[in-house]
Amino acid sequence: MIPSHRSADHPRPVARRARGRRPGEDPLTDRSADHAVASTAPADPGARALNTFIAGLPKAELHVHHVGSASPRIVSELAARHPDSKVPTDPEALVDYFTFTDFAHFIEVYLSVVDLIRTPEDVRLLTYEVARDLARQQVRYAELTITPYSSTRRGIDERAFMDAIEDARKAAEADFGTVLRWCFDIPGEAGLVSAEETVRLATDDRLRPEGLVSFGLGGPEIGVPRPQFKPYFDRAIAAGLHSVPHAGETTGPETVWDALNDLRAERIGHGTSSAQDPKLLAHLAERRIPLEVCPTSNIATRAVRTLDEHPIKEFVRAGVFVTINSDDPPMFGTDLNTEYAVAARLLDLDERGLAELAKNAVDASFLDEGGKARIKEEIDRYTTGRLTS
Ligand SMILES: Nc1ncnc2c1ncn2[C@@H]1O[C@H](CCC(=O)c2cccc(C(=O)O)c2)[C@@H](O)[C@H]1O
Ligand SMILES: [Zn+2]
Repeated sequence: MIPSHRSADHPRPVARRARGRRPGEDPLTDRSADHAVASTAPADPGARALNTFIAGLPKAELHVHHVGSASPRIVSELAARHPDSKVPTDPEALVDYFTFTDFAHFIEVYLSVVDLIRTPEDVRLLTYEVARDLARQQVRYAELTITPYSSTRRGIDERAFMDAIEDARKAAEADFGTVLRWCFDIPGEAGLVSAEETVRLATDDRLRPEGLVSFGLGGPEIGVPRPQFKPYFDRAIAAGLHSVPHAGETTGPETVWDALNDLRAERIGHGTSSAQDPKLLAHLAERRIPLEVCPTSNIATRAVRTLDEHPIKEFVRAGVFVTINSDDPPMFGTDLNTEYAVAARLLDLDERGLAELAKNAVDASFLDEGGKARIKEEIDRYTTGRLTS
């Protein structure tokens, strides 16, 4: 059973070129090899059929990072503009560059890509192209995590930054039909200075972007205790934002408890170590607090050793509300569709189970109720259509 806060009797689930568009070209048709490295077609006909189902399944994504979603072509294009950067300009070389020895190494590589985003036009191009990639995967709605401090600190004007992301958001909705909302997160390791700057940008009515819905906390967890950020989350929540900090990704369940108790988390980014604490699992399940699970991310950053050891099975067994996400897809050589295929394998899901997972993400989102209903109806129509054809 893929639990969700809906009725318990819902069916048990059995089993990468930002280039100008040619006139009249469908904005989603792009023959460039500029996708995340999609998984190779599985040998098993059943798995192939599920992958085909997943590719067309309308989805929502709740845990995916702005800079972390820059496709290999975008990153190499930006690296070519900035020869002083150590980021490779060759997309192939980028695959090796995006191979991490541990979480700290991941953050180091992540920041080298942040350094490439230097102008408001870089921000706009990146945001629009990330939306294109999401739309290609039938993502109808995504909450994109943005770290404005990391960009304004590197010299991008705050007003120009906000205009760039909002322009791209509106263009993406018009061109691709994909609805984007923003989560602003604090890069925790940058300390309380970054926390103050982030909450200022998120709550100053002269700056706060229309698409902003939530407030997060990212970066390394080790040595960055959550409770110190309580005053900033209190201000963000008072301004109407939802609290969605990372927690339990590289530290134990106590970090998840802190995120719940001090930061009033409504969802938890990763929450991987929650499986070590039966009381925490029971609490998450009983309070229906969704986990934003990113399976391949956890392997790529070495937070979890192998997919077969990933605690997602324990989460479902404990009745925890699970959503599937890609985190930083090109950096981890994955995409959202691949993450759904991973979930299908680990949870033994069939099409109906996958549709339930997709609806979990819609239910856990901060989209308005009308928008949620529309996407869930589309998921049901798609699923019924595929299963009866
Ligand atoms: N899986 C992840 N788990 C956690 N975070 C993740 C994940 N994926 C992506 N991120 C992003 O990485 C950034 C890290 C930025 C950071 O640590 C840092 C440290 C010191 C200075 C500065 C600076 O800019 O001056 C930045 C976060 O903002 C977050 O949004
Ligand atoms: Zn993340």
